Amino acid sequence: MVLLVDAGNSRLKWSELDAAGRPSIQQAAAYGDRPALAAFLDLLDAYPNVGHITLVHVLTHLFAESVQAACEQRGVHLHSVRSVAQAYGITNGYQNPMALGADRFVGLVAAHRLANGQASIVIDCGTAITVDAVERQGQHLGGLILPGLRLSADALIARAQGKLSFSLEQPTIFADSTSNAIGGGCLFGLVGAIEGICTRMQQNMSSPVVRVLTGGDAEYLNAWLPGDYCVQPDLLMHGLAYITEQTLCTSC
Ligand SMILES: Nc1ncnc2c1ncn2[C@@H]1O[C@H](COP(=O)(O)OP(=O)(O)O)[C@@H](O)[C@H]1O
Ligand SMILES: CC(C)(COP(=O)(O)O)[C@@H](O)C(=O)NCCC(=O)O
Ligand SMILES: [K+]
Repeated sequence: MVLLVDAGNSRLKWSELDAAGRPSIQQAAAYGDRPALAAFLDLLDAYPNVGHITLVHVLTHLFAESVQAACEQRGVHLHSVRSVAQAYGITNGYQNPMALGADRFVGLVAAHRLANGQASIVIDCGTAITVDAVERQGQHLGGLILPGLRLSADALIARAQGKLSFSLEQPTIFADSTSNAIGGGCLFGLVGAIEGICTRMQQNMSSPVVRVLTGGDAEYLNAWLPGDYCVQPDLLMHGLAYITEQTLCTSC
């Protein structure tokens, strides 16, 4: 059995791959105060029948080495996806292609396929928000990195001397409490940033784009985004499924 796994900075996400090569409904576990590795080891324990894992992660070499060792110990074949100059229909736009976050690369692969011949902008709303543009032929033009929704509010609170908190429930631009003012400020600030960046990117691209929204905050942010977005919280699972299909040996 094959597992697709995405280890971000806040949460582990995974899907099983079915016999037809489709990912099951994505599941997620927040790390909280635990190391990401603990969440990964729990996942291995929960799937004793797994034979192959296609992994994308943005974590440390230590995480990668520990994951490799744990998989070897259990006889699990591991494919850890890296950003490269060109693969799976995407030409990486970074000066140093390997420096592009592997999650961004997998997002580009999936969004390009989803856009089906159109140009796309992929917006991944996780710990960070990343916005990346891909032309019709799969040329990645580059992209931007912003602090994500929860991180923005957490960072403000961590730097403030007073005991502040934030709320993202019932946001309003006319907030009448500190927690609503911080939550709404971060929310509406990011909504404006995403809209503005997409508009600027579109103005500098040669054909109309499909805007693809993914990540843990995709559905929440989409409710406040005025533009037309294709919301795919499990976009990376589709990228990992395609990469698995392209690389997996039949014996696994
Ligand atoms: N228990 C949780 N812990 C952290 N973030 C959570 C949790 N539940 C929902 N989220 C939301 O999910 C976002 C992280 O999304 P995700 O795409 O999983 O990030 P990453 O890929 O960086 O781990 C956070 O900004 C937060 O708003
Ligand atoms: C930008 C990121 C921190 C986003 O991580 P995430 O929010 O998905 O946890 C990650 O893609 C990363 O570490 N990238 C390497 C730097 C870069 O892409 O330029
Ligand atoms: K991510």
